[in-house]
Amino acid sequence: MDRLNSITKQFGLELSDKQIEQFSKYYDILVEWNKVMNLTAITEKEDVIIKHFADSLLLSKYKDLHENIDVIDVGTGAGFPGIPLKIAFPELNITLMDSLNKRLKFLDEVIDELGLQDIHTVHSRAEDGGRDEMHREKYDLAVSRAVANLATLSEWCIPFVKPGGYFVSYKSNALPEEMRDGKKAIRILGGQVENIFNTNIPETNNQRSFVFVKKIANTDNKYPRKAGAAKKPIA
Ligand SMILES: C[S@@+](CC[C@H](N)C(=O)[O-])C[C@H]1O[C@@H](n2cnc3c(N)ncnc32)[C@H](O)[C@@H]1O
Repeated sequence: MDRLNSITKQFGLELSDKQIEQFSKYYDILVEWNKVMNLTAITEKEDVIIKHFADSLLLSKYKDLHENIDVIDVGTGAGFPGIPLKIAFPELNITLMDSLNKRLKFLDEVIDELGLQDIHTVHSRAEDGGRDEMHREKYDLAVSRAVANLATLSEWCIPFVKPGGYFVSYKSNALPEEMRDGKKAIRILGGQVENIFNTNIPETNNQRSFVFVKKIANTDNKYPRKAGAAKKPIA
């Protein structure tokens, strides 16, 4: 896992021995559980380091994460980006949300084995979670990677964010087409695109864009729409 440290140093993030050890354990558990459930198609160590761990951590190039803030990772799957962010920035309070319970069982095991504190899993569809008083407008930051297009994701994620907070979407080169519908949805949901940072996933030619949406008003109560209804972008 020293390889991870040499990559993250390129974008200004140095990991301690303890953190490197935690990433190493995470990799071992991921590969072990992946033999019996579908967690990721990427299993080679070098690929996991670059495409899952370093990519998840790349957000720290654009946002200071050394803060005791509430973060929700929507559609976390095998824990990306939420678990790498928690390992590298232990001050964060993280909620990992997914609609598939068996992935959350895997994540509970990772949290336990790595001894992570102030991080927990929630089994919910994002559409339902965003209407629940427990989660609605309770987070300083919502993040999501590889879950849905920007318009749908905005409808799901912006309701989680407190006014003044941010929704950050990890996007790839599909972004220009998504921005058209996305911008409209973001405005209706009380958000505003503040910045788009374009970079490459380290050691690759794959583009990574971070769309920073600032929540400037309360979300209209009719959003997110119920599961099913929200499949079409907001028109
Ligand atoms: C392609 S995976 C991406 C996982 C992870 N974010 C990553 O970058 O590797 C999409 C994940 O989103 C979850 N998901 C899809 N629709 C969802 C919804 N409506 N609410 C919550 N989770 C959802 C799926 O169960 C799956 O774990």
